Amino acid sequence: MTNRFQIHTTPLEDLNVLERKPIGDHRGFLERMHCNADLEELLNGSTIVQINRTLTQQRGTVRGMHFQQPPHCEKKIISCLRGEIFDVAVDLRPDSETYLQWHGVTLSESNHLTFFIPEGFAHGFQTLTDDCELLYLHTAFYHAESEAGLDATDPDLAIEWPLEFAQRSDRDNRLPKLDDGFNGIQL
Ligand SMILES: Cc1cn([C@H]2C[C@H](O)[C@@H](COP(=O)(O)OP(=O)(O)O[C@H]3O[C@@H](C)C(=O)[C@@H](O)[C@H]3O)O2)c(=O)[nH]c1=O
Repeated sequence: MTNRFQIHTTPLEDLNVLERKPIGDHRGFLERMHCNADLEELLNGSTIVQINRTLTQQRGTVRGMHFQQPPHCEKKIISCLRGEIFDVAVDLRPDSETYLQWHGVTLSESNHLTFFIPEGFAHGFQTLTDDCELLYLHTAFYHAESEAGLDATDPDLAIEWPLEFAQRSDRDNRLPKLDDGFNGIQL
């Protein structure tokens, strides 16, 4: 099978950026958004069980940093279908050499990049344009009681957000900081 994804590693172990390879012609293009065969190694036995789409209307809005607690940890495969975002993952695995480090990547409607975030990471993003639409592929079902997060403005995380914050959810405004007794995610 033709591999329609180039896999780029990042400075954080197990965190990858996928470059989708569109096939273009005079009508436009076709590109694969997901393939269990092409991504078999990264999926490492997981399969996609839920797909979410979000719209974020205002530029500068931040969602995150979110994750699901064990045993509901998940891989997330994130693409931006409209607009442009700064997408961030934080390594929360205490045994990792890159524990508490973050990595950001710009995803846009035109750069054909997808963020592949494994279990044990928090995820969040800031919109760089109005009206951003994201497509999320998840390897675990949404489990409200397992939802957790960290404050995106935590100085100990020191994420360099590109813009002033425009909006956050009430829940995200109340998320704890590392200093509030966070011990990492034990997978
Ligand atoms: C994530 C999710 C939320 N919901 C509900 C809960 C709530 O009523 C409403 C909106 O949810 P939230 O406010 O949590 O949406 P949001 O803040 O956009 O949450 C998302 O943030 C980004 C950064 C992620 O990484 C995602 O996995 C997810 O956590 O949708 C579901 O029904 N199913 C789901 O899979």
